[in-house]
Amino acid sequence: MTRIGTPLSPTATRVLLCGCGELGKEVVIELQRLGVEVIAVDRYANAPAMQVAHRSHVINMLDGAALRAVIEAEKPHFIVPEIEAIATATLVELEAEGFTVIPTARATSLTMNREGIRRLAAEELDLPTSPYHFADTFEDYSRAVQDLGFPCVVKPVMSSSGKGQSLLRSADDVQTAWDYAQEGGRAGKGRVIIEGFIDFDYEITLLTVRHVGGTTFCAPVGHRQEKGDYQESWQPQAMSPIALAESERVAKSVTEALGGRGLFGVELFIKGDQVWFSEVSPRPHDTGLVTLISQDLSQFALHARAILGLPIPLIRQFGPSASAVILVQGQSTQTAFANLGAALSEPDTALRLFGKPEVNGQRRMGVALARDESIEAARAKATRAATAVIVEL
Ligand SMILES: Nc1ncnc2c1ncn2[C@@H]1O[C@H](COP(=O)(O)OP(=O)(O)OP(=O)(O)O)[C@@H](O)[C@H]1O
Ligand SMILES: NCC(=O)N[C@@H]1O[C@H](COP(=O)([O-])[O-])[C@@H](O)[C@H]1O
Ligand SMILES: [Mg+2]
Repeated sequence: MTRIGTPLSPTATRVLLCGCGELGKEVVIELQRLGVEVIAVDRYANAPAMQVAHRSHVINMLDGAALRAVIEAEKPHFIVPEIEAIATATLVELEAEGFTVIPTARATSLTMNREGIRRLAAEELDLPTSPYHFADTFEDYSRAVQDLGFPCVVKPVMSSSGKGQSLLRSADDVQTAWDYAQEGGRAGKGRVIIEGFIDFDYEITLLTVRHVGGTTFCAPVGHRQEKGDYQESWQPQAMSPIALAESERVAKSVTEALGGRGLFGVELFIKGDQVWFSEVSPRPHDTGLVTLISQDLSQFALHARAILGLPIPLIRQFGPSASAVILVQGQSTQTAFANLGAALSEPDTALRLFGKPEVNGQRRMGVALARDESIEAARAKATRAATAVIVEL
């Protein structure tokens, strides 16, 4: 039986979020709606989720001692990782000492490194994936590329949002791709994965929630990526019944193996009725931002309910919906967003401006959302809204 106390009192139900970007911000808002006390932690001040939490701490989350100190001081009932780059070995220790990590410390540690989750999915669970090799040296990497042939994809084992990722089309790309992977990994130089290229018809994120009543799938989210980073997403993605059933089988298998409670974003490639597992986030997914307009319970609301042990009897999907990202390029600590009247002039549109305190290069700073009669119309409307926004640096 779940009870929630009074925030900032001895009865409070405390959640500590590790990572405070746009995804965490929406999770915090959902937790706040349920009267949860929220502590936000990230590597920089005024991160989006910090702006809506009860209090916050700025630490290097890859520093196990710093992470442990904050968690021991705050004594949260639930530790909720929001990004991959966390000292997951410390989370494993803290879990053994009695803390609850969402979904599980093992899930965060397996998914922090592409090798952990890939070997689990392909070698233990026997799920279909692209062919792959891991390499630590240029020589091993070159051999792997030769074995897989062109095109193939190389990624640092520890990276996200496409950082350090390249598509190799010919021998001309081998050196540049290696150099970029060595720069782009979040933990600096190191191991890479080389994957055979999957010539998919489309790709989806199957948002899968493990909650007290079992496992529930959202309608599939289709998306379009550029250089490994999401540009737009939509729901529902049309799929053959066989491909959908196979996607749910794969998602069930991998989320069951990771265990715990919470929302997962299972990334899948689809060609005809064939499905390949790509990777999984044991937390809300960027492409799942579309659920802010497409479902009564967004992926963030679902995560909050699952964490707290609340029931999820039904997820109502509202019909064709889409999201389009607002990317900002340049340098500023006072970005402003103008022409919002035009951006929101059409019915069934919405905006999220994340309130990120700084841009230095390219950064996702907001997202436009839309619903319409068809996926094509919803995508076009979301893109119109996103491009209407004028960014002032
Ligand atoms: N083996 C592959 N074959 C074909 N396309 C691929 C392959 N691997 C990755 N991609 C493309 O690159 C995108 C990003 O890859 P991946 O999800 O592994 O990167 P990421 O850095 O983890 O991104 P994110 O953090 O946004 O999930 C995929 O969604 C897909 O469009
Ligand atoms: N694909 C993972 C993803 O989208 N993660 C989201 O982006 C934030 C980091 O943004 P930043 O790089 O702008 O700080 C993370 O905190 C999370 O919300
Ligand atoms: Mg991905």
